[in-house]
Amino acid sequence: MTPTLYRAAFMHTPSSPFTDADALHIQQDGGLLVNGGVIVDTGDFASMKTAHPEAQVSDLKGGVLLPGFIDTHVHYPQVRMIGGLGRPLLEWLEHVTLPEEARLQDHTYARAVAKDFLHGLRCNGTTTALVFGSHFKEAVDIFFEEAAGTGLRTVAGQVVSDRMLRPELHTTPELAYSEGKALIEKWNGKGRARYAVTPRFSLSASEGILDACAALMNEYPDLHFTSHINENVREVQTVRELFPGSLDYLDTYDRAGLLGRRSVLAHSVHTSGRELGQMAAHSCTAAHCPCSNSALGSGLFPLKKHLNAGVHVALGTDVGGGTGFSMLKEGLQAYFMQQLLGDDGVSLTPAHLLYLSTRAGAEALDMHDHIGDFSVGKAFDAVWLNPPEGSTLQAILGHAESPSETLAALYANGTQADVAQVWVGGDEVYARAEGASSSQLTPAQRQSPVMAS
Ligand SMILES: O=c1[nH]c(=O)c2nc[nH]c2[nH]1
Ligand SMILES: [Zn+2]
Repeated sequence: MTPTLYRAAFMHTPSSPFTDADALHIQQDGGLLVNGGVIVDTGDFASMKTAHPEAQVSDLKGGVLLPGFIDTHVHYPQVRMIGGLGRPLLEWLEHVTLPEEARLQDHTYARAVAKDFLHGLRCNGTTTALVFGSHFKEAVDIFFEEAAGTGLRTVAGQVVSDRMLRPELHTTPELAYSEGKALIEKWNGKGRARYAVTPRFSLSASEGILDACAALMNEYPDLHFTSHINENVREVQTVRELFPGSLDYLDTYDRAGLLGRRSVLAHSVHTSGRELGQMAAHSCTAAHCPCSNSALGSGLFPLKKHLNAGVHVALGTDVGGGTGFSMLKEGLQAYFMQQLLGDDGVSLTPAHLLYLSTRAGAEALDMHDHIGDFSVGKAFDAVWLNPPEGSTLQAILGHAESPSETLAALYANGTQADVAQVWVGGDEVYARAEGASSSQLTPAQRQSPVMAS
């Protein structure tokens, strides 16, 4: 197979900027040699071209290439109700979300929603997602089928609950186990699909349901686990009342034996010191969803407390509590919220935002040996951000004086319109309909994408 040499300005974070001051790696005129979907060599373009004269060059000059975004918390059934503003979590669930989730009982509807959802991910440059599925087994099956057709990497599962939602969304521990087992047997490890055991949240899950989830996790040790935690003060209070024998919210999952290296807990806004200590001890991840936390008025995520406790943090859009699929917007909102926290916040640099939306997600999913950055040996999962000709972002990038400014501008201004092309494992999974991209300019017309020269 002839390898492809992608010529691009690229940036990535092979390590964490929270612990490594030199985490941001930059190539202004770089070359990424990809063979069989895997990055086999990297460097500056000129030396890569000399070393690999046989490679076919794909010229991505005119934008910035980043590792594909990794969304660690996003709900498939909620794509069509993004924007239900004005209600706190429990009211929003009752009046906006759960009625829509009930509609996925209809298979035709579920398939159309799955298509909308997957399109939303890939046209925003998200290449891997930890997806909250549907309460209906068939709708989850349909989701995995559609996801396989797109080439995206998905970790997803059937959502299970047995109280306090709507009757049609409730199951039993026996069914939760048997339906989950069937889906796991069919989809876990098939192509780019992985399975996540997914009780909705302890508020809607009895101990029996949590035990059924644990039975699946014990039977299939490579599974992922995801749920919600400590998002909203009323929710936290209700969980306390429902589980009088548990120390706190985290303990409801911990007692069931659900926590481990592949556990991702969404929100974690009102988490106690004890809980943070236990999350770190279990190597869990907190999926921070800043747009959702803002839209639902859930609170300001205590990032500093998580980092000080040693809890790994990644980013999630939480569509449809969140306001869209863009991980650029999510990164910017994370930055805003830390700014608003003043001395209690963490001053996030553009490198932090890139890490949180790429490599941190790969670590959360225990896939960092395979995806999350552009190191040799990683899959070529990438998003090419190339602002349309005449756009404000193009003007800003043309005058950026450092790569860090370029990256900041991408997070501050970038949208779906700037996503030109997306690959997963070397396969193109999205290409913008062209007509406006600066890639159409002659080489002489192009400006340096990373810094104005
Ligand atoms: O943001 C959220 N979205 C949901 O769908 C949900 N369900 C329980 N808790 C939740 N939080
Ligand atoms: Zn959620």
